[in-house]
Amino acid sequence: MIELQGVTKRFGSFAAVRQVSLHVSRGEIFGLLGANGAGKTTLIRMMCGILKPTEGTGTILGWDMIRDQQTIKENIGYMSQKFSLYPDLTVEENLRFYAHVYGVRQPVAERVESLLREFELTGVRKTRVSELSGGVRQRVAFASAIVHEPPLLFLDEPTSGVDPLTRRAFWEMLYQMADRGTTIVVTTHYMDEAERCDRMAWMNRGRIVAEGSLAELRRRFAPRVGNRKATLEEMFVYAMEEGEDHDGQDVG
Ligand SMILES: Nc1ncnc2c1ncn2[C@@H]1O[C@H](COP(=O)(O)OP(=O)(O)OP(=O)(O)O)[C@@H](O)[C@H]1O
Repeated sequence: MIELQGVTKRFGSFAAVRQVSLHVSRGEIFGLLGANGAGKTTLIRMMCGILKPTEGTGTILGWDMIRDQQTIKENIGYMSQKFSLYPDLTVEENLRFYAHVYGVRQPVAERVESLLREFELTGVRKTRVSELSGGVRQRVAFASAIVHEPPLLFLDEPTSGVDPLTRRAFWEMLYQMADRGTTIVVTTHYMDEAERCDRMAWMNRGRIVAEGSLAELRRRFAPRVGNRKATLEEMFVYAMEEGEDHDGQDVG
């Protein structure tokens, strides 16, 4: 689904993403963790076909990251940090708009109805997005991002500012989608969410400093932290600080 080799993105002389190689398989939920400014959003935007890498190669759903940006954009789902909903349009109008943008094949009205039901939005279908609570708005944004049923979905901090119950429900939805074969890449600052991912990568100053399942990361980092039962947060902080000592070198 995703194969990256040595992907780098520079803005002027500043490298926001440095030499990232990555493999994500079908149906996986893959987490990206890192401090603010680590390069997660920049990496996601390259995988979505929005930004061109400065160096490196990669394929997304089999398409070339550099040559096939437009095709990639049309075939993936992306929910950015600032969900791009139209505040003055109703929930239904937003969904219809995105269905047209993504060229949904099934009749648009039918697809919109099914999303309204699936995301329990029928009660607010005529409400303007600007009048919705954060949790409901997030559901609308998510429904808009998957209106065309993409096989690959990128979520950039999808649950920031959302209450714990809504977050849990959101993750249940992600599991169901992954079970049906959707591949999901998600950035988060919440450790409990990272623990729910099948695998994750930790980023520091543009580099991936560690990657694996929670169990693999624990085998590698718990002894270094000096606690067999080290929490994900303790291990993550350790890896970030070790990275600082070595100026972003791989700590592995
Ligand atoms: N278009 C741009 N031009 C110049 N610098 C940029 C641009 N986009 C991002 N950067 C810089 O690249 C670095 C990585 O930013 P990015 O948004 O990818 O980090 P992030 O890990 O997603 O952070 P956060 O957790 O805060 O969302 C930051 O220092 C940012 O200022």
